[in-house]
Amino acid sequence: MPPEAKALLRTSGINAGYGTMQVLWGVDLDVRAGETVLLLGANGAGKTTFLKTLVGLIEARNGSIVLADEDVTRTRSSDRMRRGMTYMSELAVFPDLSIEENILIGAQALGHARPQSRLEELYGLFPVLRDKRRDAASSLSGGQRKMLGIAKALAADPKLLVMDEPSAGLSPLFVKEVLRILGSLRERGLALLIAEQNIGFLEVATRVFVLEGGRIRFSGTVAEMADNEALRRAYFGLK
Ligand SMILES: Nc1ncnc2c1ncn2[C@@H]1O[C@H](COP(=O)(O)OP(=O)(O)OP(=O)(O)O)[C@@H](O)[C@H]1O
Repeated sequence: MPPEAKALLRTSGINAGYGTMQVLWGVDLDVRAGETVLLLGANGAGKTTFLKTLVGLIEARNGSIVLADEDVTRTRSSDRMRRGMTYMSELAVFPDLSIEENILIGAQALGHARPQSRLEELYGLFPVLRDKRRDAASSLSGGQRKMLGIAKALAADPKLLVMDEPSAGLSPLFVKEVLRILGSLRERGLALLIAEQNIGFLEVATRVFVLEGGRIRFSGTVAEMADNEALRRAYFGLK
């Protein structure tokens, strides 16, 4: 993708925090249409705080967030969702409803024109959810619930899916399955922004941002990251 390609999402100089504690310091990040961007950083680096600021769950103290050419810095979370940015969270799953009801809620939230056909598409991507579609979401395993969280977020047909540590708590086999699904979403042209500590996700990334102490320490392609000796040592454990 040419570097001058237009950004779907661009943040400039984002400062955010909790009470008197500032966590993010001037974070600049961009995601182009159809791109998979990985946000790497150690525990406490500020990844979750950044993603929540992005989707409107935490208010930015300074800076701007532009989504599809609109400044959304001061808009509600639901407005950002209508503009095509969805936050994946397995916490958004309703445990007492069936798997199918959960997905349909995700589709209807944004008035999807053909929720039934969207459902079939999603079952194609997540066969395990089709098999269990009439069961309560509470009967799913942790990994399957994560799949349902992704399916529910996708039901709204976003342009950009924002995910916070999709690998957390998953067995290596499930991590592989999540990577397979993300790869096929990428092929369908969906842009992804993924905060992770698991460098296995570099496999699906086009570009990487590294957050340290609430500041962007590096941004570039995966190959550029591998060329950086300090990052190679920190993230790949190599000399
Ligand atoms: N609700 C909160 N109130 C006060 N401080 C918070 C809150 N949430 C996070 N923090 C602090 O903000 C800093 C950044 O946390 P954040 O969760 O954004 O990091 P992270 O990179 O996502 O880490 P992890 O990988 O462990 O989830 C940490 O010092 C954390 O203690």
